[in-house]
Amino acid sequence: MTKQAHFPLATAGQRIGLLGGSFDPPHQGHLHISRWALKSFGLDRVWWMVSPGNPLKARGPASMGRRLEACRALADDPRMVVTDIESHLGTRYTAATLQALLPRYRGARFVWLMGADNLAEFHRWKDWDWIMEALPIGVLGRPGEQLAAGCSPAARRYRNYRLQARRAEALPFREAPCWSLLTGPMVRLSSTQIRAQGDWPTSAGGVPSSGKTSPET
Ligand SMILES: Nc1ncnc2c1ncn2[C@@H]1O[C@H](COP(=O)(O)OP(=O)(O)OP(=O)(O)O)[C@@H](O)[C@H]1O
Ligand SMILES: O=C(O)c1ccc[n+]([C@@H]2O[C@H](COP(=O)([O-])O)[C@@H](O)[C@H]2O)c1
Repeated sequence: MTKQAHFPLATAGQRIGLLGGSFDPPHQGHLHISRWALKSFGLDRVWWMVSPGNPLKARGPASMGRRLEACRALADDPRMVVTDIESHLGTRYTAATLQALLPRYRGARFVWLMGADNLAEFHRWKDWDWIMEALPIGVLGRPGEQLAAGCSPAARRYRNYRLQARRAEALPFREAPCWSLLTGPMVRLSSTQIRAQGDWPTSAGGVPSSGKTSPET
């Protein structure tokens, strides 16, 4: 297998949402926001970009192999593509990932995707304002996080570049900076919760849980 094979294919003009995440483990919340983003932002693909390790999280995640396997088992839609692209790029900070990734896929229209909790903390990311200006950002609602996200330093600094949710489908075509925060049915589930339930064993050979739950409004 050539090194290139680690990088998903993209056709010219394809609208691709990049969902970076620890996925430790992946769960129904990830599936829910991926479907939501595909529909609301009119995306062709959502790439689940499994992180080697969130630079802001002290705790190291489960092995990449285990997380990739669990993501592939859960992501049941062919439009969702699971990738360990950051391991192959040798990047961990999102800005560095994008600096390496965007020039490789000049014809594609990328949108960075994240839950509302991440927008609330976005100003703590390395070179976050560069990211804001590099590509459009689609933010998916998360229970209890909407207010913090809407009032966050990033939201306030870029308030003039906010795209109203009813125009969300235009996001992939907009020049950055441009961001949109969606509200709607949400899933109250996190990897932390699943780990606390002991459903994500750290010993080899364990069976990951998909953490099934239903959307709430
Ligand atoms: N239930 C959810 N609703 C909305 N966004 C979510 C949800 N779960 C995860 N996300 C988003 O998906 C991305 C990856 O999240 P991550 O893999 O860290 O899951 P998590 O449940 O937040 O994990 P942890 O509890 O370990 O912090 C982040 O942008 C996060 O905001
Ligand atoms: O670049 C940063 O400084 C940075 C800080 C925190 C999180 N991130 C990225 O945000 C994504 C979501 O992380 P997580 O752990 O909340 O799933 C994942 O791709 C991380 O690498 C990136």
